Amino acid sequence: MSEQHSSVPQPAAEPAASAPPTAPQAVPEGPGLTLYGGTGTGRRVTVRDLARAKQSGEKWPMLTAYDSMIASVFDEAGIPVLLVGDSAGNNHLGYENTIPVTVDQLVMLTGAVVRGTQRALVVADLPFGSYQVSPAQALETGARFLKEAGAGAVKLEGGVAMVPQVEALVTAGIPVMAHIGLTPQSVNVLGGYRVQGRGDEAAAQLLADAKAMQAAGAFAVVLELVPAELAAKVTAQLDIPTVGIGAGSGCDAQVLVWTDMAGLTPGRLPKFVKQYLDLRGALGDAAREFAADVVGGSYPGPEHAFH
Ligand SMILES: Nc1nc(=O)c2c([nH]1)NC[C@@H]1CN(c3ccc(C(=O)N[C@@H](CCC(=O)O)C(=O)O)cc3)CN21
Ligand SMILES: CC(C)C(=O)C(=O)O
Ligand SMILES: [Mg+2]
Repeated sequence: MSEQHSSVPQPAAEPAASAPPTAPQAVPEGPGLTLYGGTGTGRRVTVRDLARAKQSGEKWPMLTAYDSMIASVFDEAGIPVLLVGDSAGNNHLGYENTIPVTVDQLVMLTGAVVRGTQRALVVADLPFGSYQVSPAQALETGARFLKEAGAGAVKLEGGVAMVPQVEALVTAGIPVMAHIGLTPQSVNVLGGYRVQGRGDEAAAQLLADAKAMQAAGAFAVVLELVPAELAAKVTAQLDIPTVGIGAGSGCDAQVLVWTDMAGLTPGRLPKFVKQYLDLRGALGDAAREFAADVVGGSYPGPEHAFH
């Protein structure tokens, strides 16, 4: 583990003078990697790095992760920010949606993701009901994620109404990523996972929510399921990065649920998902092959046994 990580190459901008141009690299170069620029020390990405990325116009990727091994894959691939989403509810814990997820559950998963990573900023979602009651409740919950799980930041859903919570968290030293537009914890109020911010009034409210989150001290804001033109407008008017999901290409960053982009999620995927792999198919094939080998007697072979 440590051996692998110590072989992480220097950023492309500062190659070792003696290194041949064909030197093998443990981590492929990618757009996200310049966020580590100049450190070379294996330190984690910070919210300041993300502020600098906004200034320089550098886009960055974010993925969800719910366990240590998957998180280590994304960390080694150079994904600079990992979200332990409450989407663990439907994608990891077998619930219908994100509503039932508890703080204890997400603290456990967040600890696993932190332990599996060395360089990514790990952001933990605050579960439904764990922050809306009061700024004090938000602070107690947020502190648990930093103290017990080692998260670098937390994320919460809501705009103007959550200003006191964001202020309390940031004042106490807990970086906050805000999440507006489609906020899945409000699915029972919204009546489904629909595009938000359509129409002049809703668009103005979304912009006001984004500006309120920035003013309250949030370091970034997720824009979920909003028209691309609106997301681009919000992005242009904010000094903090916007992280889009179903919000078009005009955002500063993009996030996807990892099981969606890897093709593990069963059933029909939202339109905004790009599927990069058929992991469900590949893993199913492997399981069927294993089963056939055992039933047919070809596994284990002599090379898998002790004599
Ligand atoms: N696997 C997974 N992926 C996600 O992106 C995700 C979760 N889970 N769980 C929490 C929320 C729920 N999300 C969702 C779920 C469904 C749609 C969806 O089906 N949207 C329609 C658009 C409907 C419209 O036009 O208004 C779509 O076809 O994309 C979108 C976001 C995003 N989050
Ligand atoms: C989709 C992202 C933004 C999220 O909140 C989650 O995965 O829970
Ligand atoms: Mg979430």
